[in-house]
Amino acid sequence: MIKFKVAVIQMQISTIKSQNLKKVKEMILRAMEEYSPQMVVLPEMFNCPYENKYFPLFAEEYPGETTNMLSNLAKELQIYIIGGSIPEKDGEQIYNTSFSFNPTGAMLGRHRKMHLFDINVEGGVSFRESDTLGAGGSITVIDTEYCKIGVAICYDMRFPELMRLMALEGAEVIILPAAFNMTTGPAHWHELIKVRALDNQVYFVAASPARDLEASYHAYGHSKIVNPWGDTVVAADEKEGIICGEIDLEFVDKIRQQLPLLKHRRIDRYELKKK
Ligand SMILES: O=C(O)CCC(=O)C(=O)O
Repeated sequence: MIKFKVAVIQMQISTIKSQNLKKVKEMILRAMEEYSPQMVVLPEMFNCPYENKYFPLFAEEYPGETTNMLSNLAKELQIYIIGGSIPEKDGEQIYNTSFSFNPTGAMLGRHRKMHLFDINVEGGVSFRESDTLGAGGSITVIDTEYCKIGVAICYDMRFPELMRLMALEGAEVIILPAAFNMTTGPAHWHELIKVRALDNQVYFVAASPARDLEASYHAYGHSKIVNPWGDTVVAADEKEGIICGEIDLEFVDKIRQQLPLLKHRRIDRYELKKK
């Protein structure tokens, strides 16, 4: 199969986990009714407010309430679910983790955010994920019946080496659950998505929570899908909603043949190595 549809759920996130789970289920069912997608993508920390104090309180081990729900939904609806991210507890450590499920409900991948969002922008956003979270150590490329897909989380996108390594491992699509903010969102979100799609010649799918000005962290929103030519396939505004776009793998081949960037790398002169 060379074409498939991906829906992105841009949901508002509350401080009550059960409400978030109820909402995500309702929105996935709505996405099925409206678009019949083969894959559904959720945003970063979709079951938990994006705030350090909530991560330990909302954290669950795998398998747990949230991952069981996603696995059951994937099986029931016969779809792939790229499960945004949740605070995952493993022993004493908590990770910002994205779990992916295939249409049989089996777990396809577990990406623990590799680059922790520890930043302090003067007059703007300040956050220290490392106060509560540990960093993942592995690059995640999952195998689907359509193609290989790289999965990373939010700040991970700022590291071109990681994105390139996923493309070199065969990813034709990169999926990024994210939660940019009102400082770096307007400044960098659209440009980063476009340039990562262009330099790796992939479809780039970025899923954000909806903006909630009542919440302590104001997500930027603007979930979108950009194609390997840098064109926007579909885009949301800042409000809650669902978008859906088509991934055309023949188009990836075409762009990679006509503009053979990956082949033109001077690997006789430089090298990017995974450790
Ligand atoms: O890179 C950025 O500007 C935002 C990153 C972020 O919000 C995150 O990693 O959760």
